[in-house]
Amino acid sequence: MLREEDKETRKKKKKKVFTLLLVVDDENERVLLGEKKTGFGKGFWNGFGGKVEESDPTVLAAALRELEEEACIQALDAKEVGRITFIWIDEPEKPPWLVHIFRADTYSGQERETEEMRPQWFPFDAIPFQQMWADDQHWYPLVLNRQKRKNFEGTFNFKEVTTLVDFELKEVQSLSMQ
Ligand SMILES: CNc1ncnc2c1ncn2[C@@H]1O[C@H](COP(=O)(O)OP(=O)(O)OP(=O)(O)O)[C@@H](O)[C@H]1O
Repeated sequence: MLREEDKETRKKKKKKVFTLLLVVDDENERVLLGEKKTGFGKGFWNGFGGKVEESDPTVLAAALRELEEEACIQALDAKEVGRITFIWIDEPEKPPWLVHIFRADTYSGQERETEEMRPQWFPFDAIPFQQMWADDQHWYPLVLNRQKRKNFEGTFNFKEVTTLVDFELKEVQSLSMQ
């Protein structure tokens, strides 16, 4: 277990940056997820996203690129709604991951299975959290229920890759500079 001061040090380390985008159909109260077919998180349902590359002009551009690569659709109104950090507490050499979370309500194109992801719509009340990363059940409600229009920031500490040890999550007026 990490001591409080160690957690603070780890949070400040240089992070690896990722995107994660949820396409939401509010009218029909459903969200588009993809079953990851390869690599890290294989077998889990997740939003669409990946590492931000040097060649991505912005983090938003990276999020749009990943959605297009993984589900073959183009988000038209993607907006950043949250930022979460993952800390791998039993892997001191592994940098923390910073994930920029986006929500899109409109898109063009037709979602289609790719080599990386199998897309499927899920009703808000039937999201398969048992087959998802353990952090998701905590922050998805903040993305799906946007009545309050607040953003959120959080840190999730994992061990043995998939075990969530503890976390902090808070709603904020605006996202902090990183
Ligand atoms: C630990 N708890 C977690 N909870 C929710 N989501 C998580 C996650 N940990 C990783 N993620 C997401 O999983 C994708 C991995 O991306 P990943 O496939 O590795 O990236 P990318 O496509 O660039 O890699 P390759 O090109 O295949 O190497 C990326 O959206 C990232 O945000």
